Amino acid sequence: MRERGFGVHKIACSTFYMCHKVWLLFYPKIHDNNDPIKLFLNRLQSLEKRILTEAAETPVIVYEMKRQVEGNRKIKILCCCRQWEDAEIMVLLQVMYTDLDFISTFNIELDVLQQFLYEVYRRYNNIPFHNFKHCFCVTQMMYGLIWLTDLRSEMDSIDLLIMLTSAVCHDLDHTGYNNAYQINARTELALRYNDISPLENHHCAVAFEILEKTESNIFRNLSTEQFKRIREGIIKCILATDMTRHTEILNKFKAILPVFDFSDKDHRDVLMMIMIKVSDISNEARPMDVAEPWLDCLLQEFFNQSDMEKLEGLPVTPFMDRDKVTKPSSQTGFIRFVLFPLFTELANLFPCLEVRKFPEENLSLEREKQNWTQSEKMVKPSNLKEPEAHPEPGGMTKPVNL
Ligand SMILES: Nc1nc2c(ncn2[C@@H]2O[C@@H]3COP(=O)(O)O[C@H]3[C@H]2O)c(=O)[nH]1
Ligand SMILES: [Zn+2]
Repeated sequence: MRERGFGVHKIACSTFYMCHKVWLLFYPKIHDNNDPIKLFLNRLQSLEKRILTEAAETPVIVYEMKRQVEGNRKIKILCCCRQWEDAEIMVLLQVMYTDLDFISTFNIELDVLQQFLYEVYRRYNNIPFHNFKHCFCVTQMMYGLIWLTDLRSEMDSIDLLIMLTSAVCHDLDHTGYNNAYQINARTELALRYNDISPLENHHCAVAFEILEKTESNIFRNLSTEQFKRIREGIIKCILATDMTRHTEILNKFKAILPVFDFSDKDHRDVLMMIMIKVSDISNEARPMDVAEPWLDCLLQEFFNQSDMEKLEGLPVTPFMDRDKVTKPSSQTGFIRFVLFPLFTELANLFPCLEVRKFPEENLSLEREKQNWTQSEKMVKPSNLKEPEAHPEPGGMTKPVNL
């Protein structure tokens, strides 16, 4: 367990070093005062000022880091460490749409975008993990990756719009009980979708329910052809977040990697699925003080489910059982066999995501490793057996057909 986060952190140091509770923005170093990115940054800075003034009692640390990526292109990371409120999150999501030029490219009216984001916010449930903040984290990771990998130069705006919107919508109306529960408990969702990815099908259907209403249809000014393409793309991306398809999708990606061609639609489709999958499970690629509270939330949701399974006499999902699971046991296999191989393949396509060493971050890695070793001792009750292997997404310890 001591190596928890070690390999991941190496990636996190360079690639996926983003925080869910923070706002990070990657942007190329620019000098043009009219550059939309610079204008956006000014807006962001005023937002930060407002936050600093309005919430003086909230500890806020704003800092900047400069990093070297690909040749001489500098990337700046602006990071404001504090918990964002839901309203601010909606503003930040709006800014992502603006910043990627979706507003102008697709003629999206601001009030329609705001209404869309509000409806999205309303349709995320107040549950420990799969809530609106998780939606934000995933979207923010997607947004960061799009910039970091310079995807705008390789893929067209529609693909990027599909990716960002899929991230926003990917867990809509999640009930906090996974597909296994839905199927075993024969819920309405399992019945409706014949046990086939009931949750993901539902997230998708809710997304298009929101988009059915003219006032929240951000695609309303697009042609029928464009809408068709977007709908197909979003469905593909959201359905790809069902972890039972993990191995299938990762293997597809590995197979095309040596000949990856951005002009091939099938290749782009697989990449889009990989991007949303990476974003979806990226908590552990964030700094420890961010990742750990998310793990607590995830375990809380897992434990709620297994409690319910016990109460209803249903099969208990082992990696969710509070009597069996510890924080380390839930993470070792997940990081080693799910997260790391997936992130590594993405980094194989985008060399700019490769491991880069930063002396100060290596120091913090050491500190984090020590912290984890200590917290590991604290979290594991003395009467608990060694962690068991759980061949499922939440706690797998060996690669299996998910
Ligand atoms: N053990 C573990 N599972 C995770 C972690 N992040 C995501 N997952 C699992 O991966 C799944 C991805 O799809 P879901 O969001 O439905 O549910 C998620 C969790 O079951 C993590 O950090 N640890
Ligand atoms: Zn998710």
